[in-house]
Amino acid sequence: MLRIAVPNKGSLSGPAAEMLHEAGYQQRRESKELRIVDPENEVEFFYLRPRDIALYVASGQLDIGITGRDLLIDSGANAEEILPLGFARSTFRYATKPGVVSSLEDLNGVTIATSYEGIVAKHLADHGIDASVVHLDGAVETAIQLGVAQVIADVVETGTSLRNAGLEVVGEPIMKSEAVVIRQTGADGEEPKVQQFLRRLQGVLVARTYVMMDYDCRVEQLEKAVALTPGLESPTVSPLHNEGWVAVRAMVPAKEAQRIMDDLYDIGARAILTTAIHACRL
Ligand SMILES: Nc1ncnc2c1ncn2[C@@H]1O[C@H](COP(=O)(O)OP(=O)(O)OP(=O)(O)O)[C@@H](O)[C@H]1O
Ligand SMILES: O=P(O)(O)OC[C@H]1O[C@H](OP(=O)(O)OP(=O)(O)O)[C@H](O)[C@@H]1O
Ligand SMILES: [Mg+2]
Repeated sequence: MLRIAVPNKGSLSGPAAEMLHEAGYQQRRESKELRIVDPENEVEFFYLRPRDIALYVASGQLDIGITGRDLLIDSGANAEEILPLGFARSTFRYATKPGVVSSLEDLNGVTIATSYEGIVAKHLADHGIDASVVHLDGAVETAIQLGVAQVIADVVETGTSLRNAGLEVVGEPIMKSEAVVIRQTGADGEEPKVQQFLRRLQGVLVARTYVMMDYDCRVEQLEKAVALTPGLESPTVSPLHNEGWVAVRAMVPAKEAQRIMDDLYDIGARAILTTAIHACRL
């Protein structure tokens, strides 16, 4: 049975459960459940604190985990990222009151509050900066107002939390994060159960980012049309009963679908349809 760690709380938990559900796995019915077994898929899910997941996976007790890239790196655990999942996207940045710090060098001698000491300590060491780091569990933005630190290093998504606290970012992002699938560093990558799990999640990612496009076009326009919709391998082209016309079917990125439909129409394609992809194995 494949043993998988899933975030039980916070920003990662809802979208992770949703993705697993879309991939056909049974998920817990209520948020107090700490472990469920999905016998049909031979998978056991453990609902753990996101921050602890890398440690469990590194220990080898669990085969796979879903966590944030920032949490994985911060933990320093012996685990590695094997598949980015595209949700819980964020940056990790320094921030302070306007006018206090203008460049990284100005961080010398200041106190920096953060929940991600591992990332911050390494970043400071890599840049030869000598600053003190104070660990806080959360709501780090308030540390400056309350005098615990002059600078914070925290997760930034929309920037609303920083603005509300009257803070502005310093320098470039320390890192970019998103939810990722992790496993113990160097674990057997060919393990069929692991491969099947990854294929299912990849299928969800593809279903979320692509749509299926169908249209009819004249044979003379086919090469131009196919250049607009190359598909993943190559589009399917079938003859139509009306001579001189073909039907074309290809996957296209959902974000570009409307533009592609306009361009196809302009070169004479007609009956252009898009349909959602429900699930997929590439
Ligand atoms: N506002 C946000 N937008 C996107 N991702 C976020 C946001 N806040 C946290 N994350 C991501 O969620 C993960 C942290 O999860 P964690 O559960 O520890 O914190 P949280 O989501 O802030 O929850 P809480 O603070 O309520 O416990 C990290 O990977 C982080 O990058
Ligand atoms: O840039 P934004 O869109 O405002 O998002 C970033 C904020 O979201 C998270 O906070 P959360 O609400 O989880 O509280 P926490 O600080 O206690 O973790 C994170 O720690 C930031 O504070
Ligand atoms: Mg938080």
